Amino acid sequence: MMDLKTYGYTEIEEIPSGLLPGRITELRRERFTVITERGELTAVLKGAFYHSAESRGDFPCVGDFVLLRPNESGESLITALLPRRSKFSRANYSGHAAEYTRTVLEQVVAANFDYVFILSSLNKDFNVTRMMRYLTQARQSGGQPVIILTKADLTEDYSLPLAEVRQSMPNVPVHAVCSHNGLGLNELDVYLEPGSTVVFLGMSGVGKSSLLNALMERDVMKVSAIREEDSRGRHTTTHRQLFMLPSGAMVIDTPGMRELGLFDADEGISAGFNDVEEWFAGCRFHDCRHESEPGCAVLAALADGSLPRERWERYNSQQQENRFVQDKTHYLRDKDARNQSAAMQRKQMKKNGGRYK
Ligand SMILES: Nc1nc2c(ncn2[C@@H]2O[C@H](COP(=O)(O)OP(=O)(O)OP(=O)(O)O)[C@@H](O)[C@H]2O)c(=O)[nH]1
Ligand SMILES: [Zn+2]
Repeated sequence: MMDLKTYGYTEIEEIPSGLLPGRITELRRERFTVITERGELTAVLKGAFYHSAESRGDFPCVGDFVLLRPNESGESLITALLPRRSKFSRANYSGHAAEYTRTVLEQVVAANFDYVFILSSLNKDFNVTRMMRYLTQARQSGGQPVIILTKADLTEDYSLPLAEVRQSMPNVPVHAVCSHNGLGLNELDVYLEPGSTVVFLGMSGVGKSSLLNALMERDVMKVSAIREEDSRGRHTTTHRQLFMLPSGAMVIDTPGMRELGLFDADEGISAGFNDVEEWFAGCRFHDCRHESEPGCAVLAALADGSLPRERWERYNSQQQENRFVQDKTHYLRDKDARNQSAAMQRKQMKKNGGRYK
């Protein structure tokens, strides 16, 4: 019998009889792969999740600990989501017209990780401001941030960028590594303790896959051993989302987690609104809300037309969405729309008895 503690499980409450705790290692459409003490099981969500969940954020995701009613010969049933100690979410625009993005749904893309590795490469893309933006995201997630400077082989001397990071983010550990020649990787051992879980955050191309491979490759035998346990008989081709490293630590790598890093975090909301924000300095009260306050420079500028109303409204509507949503709006909205129409097509095809119409 496998001990779920290997997967970072800490017993929090008594498990009702007939139920089994497990950790979600993979999620495809509505189908979950859950590792339990009895091995890997395939599971679906109990209907109540769809009816009573207050938001999509209450839906289990990779890394979550759940309770399930096991069924070794078919689909097990996930009956409860156990409390999370950390999470990353993205906004999901499914089912929402562009004008209603204020009601975006939260979609959790990774849960219960201990460390957030913020990856940034030491090549020409090196950018401390961007790292600090990721740091804010990491801190909000509940995980402990660690800065990883990748591709150390590409610079002759990385002591300068290393010092720059230490000065800008004094309380955050920072390490320079090279996934190709292994330099610095042993410094990461302290985070990769058995049972601990890590997620990677960073722009596309910083070397997330390479680092994952480097950390996995130390003991390939163990990787294939994990696949052997797979009761569903899937072997090498499966793209896992929760990887067990030879060290006993885990790395969560979901498509949603990668999306978080896709966006250049340098793009802020107020960028491009300097002309609007300049007026704030003229308000009588420093905490002016620019609604009805006396001596409000914005209201005055709106009244005499020096600040076009349309411009002001645009600024406001942008402010209302949080920065996280802002950075990702267009990309995700398009993507969700595509997914949705694909899902509708499949549904339609089912209705037509397997034919496209
Ligand atoms: N020189 C050098 N190149 C590296 C290193 N790590 C990664 N690379 C290269 O950087 C490129 C991108 O690496 P990936 O590991 O695919 O980056 P990623 O972050 O997974 O990228 P996405 O899958 O797009 O998110 C590849 O060409 C790698 O060979 C390194 O340590 N040194
Ligand atoms: Zn004002």
